[in-house]
Amino acid sequence: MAALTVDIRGKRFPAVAGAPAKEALGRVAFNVAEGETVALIGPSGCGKTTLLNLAAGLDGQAEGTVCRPAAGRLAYVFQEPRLLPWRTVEDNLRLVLADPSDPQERIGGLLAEVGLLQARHVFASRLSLGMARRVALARGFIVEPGLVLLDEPFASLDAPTARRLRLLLLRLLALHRTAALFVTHDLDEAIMLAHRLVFLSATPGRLVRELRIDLEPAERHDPAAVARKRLEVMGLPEVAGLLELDVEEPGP
Ligand SMILES: Nc1ncnc2c1ncn2[C@@H]1O[C@H](COP(=O)(O)OP(=O)(O)OP(=O)(O)O)[C@@H](O)[C@H]1O
Repeated sequence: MAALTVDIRGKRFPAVAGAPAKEALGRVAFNVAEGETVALIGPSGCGKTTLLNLAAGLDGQAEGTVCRPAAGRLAYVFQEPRLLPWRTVEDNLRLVLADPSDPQERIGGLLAEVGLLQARHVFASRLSLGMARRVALARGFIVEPGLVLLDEPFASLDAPTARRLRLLLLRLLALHRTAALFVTHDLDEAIMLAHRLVFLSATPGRLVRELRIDLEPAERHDPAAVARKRLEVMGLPEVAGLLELDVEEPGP
């Protein structure tokens, strides 16, 4: 069974307190195979976060279905790290474990994987954004998820930090054999990380194109190979149009 099967026919937010109803999504159907990484790309406001929330089950109100294996665990890495600032790095990880007495080594092992072993006793309020994002990734992976959802996990970082974190995510996904669905505005990032790209139209987002990215692992680490692939992708007519459309249409 796939790690995630999405078959949405539409998603509408009803009118609330004078705000008009909003058609957030049209027809979007795709799946994420076990161990596969899929990037969701589309203009601002097209419904990417709405779709992740449906995939996570945080929102169950849509026409259509979202299926995940019943026994599979899920992790959601939000745009903001959402750590408890008054807890240490280690405690922020321990909080999401079903059994908080899980061995110290498990937490230590993951902190080592994300390069934060030395910072395990530091309060989250003292971390840089890059470090906080590392903790957020570690907190996602510590539950050994079958699927991790990530909503622009590297936004607002300087370029070298963002690159280091992308490489870290590649490593974590391979090491833990986890499937992933992530939202990004950055085509290079999508090509570097994903096996498949799913492009959504402007609002209300509907699937316009799926594209397999057939790069070898070594090529994903090579910015020149990624840039060549980007040019190829941008040459596709439906995609070129979408990438220019990064502005939400005004409401009625
Ligand atoms: N709870 C809500 N109630 C009403 N409308 C909403 C709600 N949440 C989102 N929307 C609207 O639905 C549309 C899709 O929002 P969403 O945040 O999913 O887009 P997005 O593609 O993730 O945007 P961005 O790329 O800018 O983060 C937007 O017009 C947004 O204003």
